[in-house]
Amino acid sequence: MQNTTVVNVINQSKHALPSYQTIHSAGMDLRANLETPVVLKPLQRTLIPTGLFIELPEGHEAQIRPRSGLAYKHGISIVNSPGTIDADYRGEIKVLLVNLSDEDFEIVDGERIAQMVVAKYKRIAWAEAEALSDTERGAGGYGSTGTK
Ligand SMILES: O=c1ccn([C@H]2C[C@H](O)[C@@H](COP(=O)(O)OP(=O)(O)OP(=O)(O)O)O2)c(=O)[nH]1
Ligand SMILES: [Mg+2]
Repeated sequence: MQNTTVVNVINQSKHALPSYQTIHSAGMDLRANLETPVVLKPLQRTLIPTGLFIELPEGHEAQIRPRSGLAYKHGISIVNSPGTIDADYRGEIKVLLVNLSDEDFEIVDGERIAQMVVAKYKRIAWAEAEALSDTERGAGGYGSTGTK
């Protein structure tokens, strides 16, 4: 496969390994691995296990992002979105869901609750400076360019 990085994984869940749903999907959907369903009350948050343990190659991270369908239909999001899975993490991948709706939401075993995008990252070294270069933007931000 082109443009593919092989990642070691231990799957202790009851479910098949996550997979891409379409040919160019950026993320693989992660399934809840639960003994019993979990009910999230409005504004409640909970850590949902996936049963997955991964070994990312150095220079890669996995981002745990919400699914737009769950967000739109049920107000289900991720508190620490996007969650960061470090390349040196060997624990279980967990998903910190929050219910932003005004109704209870039940999460059942095997439900696709989030998506995982693997990305390369850069680490930096600081060069302490007296001044930074001039730019057209300067310190403008927070809507400084207007809305139209
Ligand atoms: O949604 C997430 C976010 C993180 N993690 C795991 C993998 C990550 O490598 C580790 C630490 O995450 P993070 O650095 O975001 O949390 P922290 O609060 O800074 O904890 P630590 O002090 O352990 O770094 O927890 C998850 O399983 N799911
Ligand atoms: Mg940390």
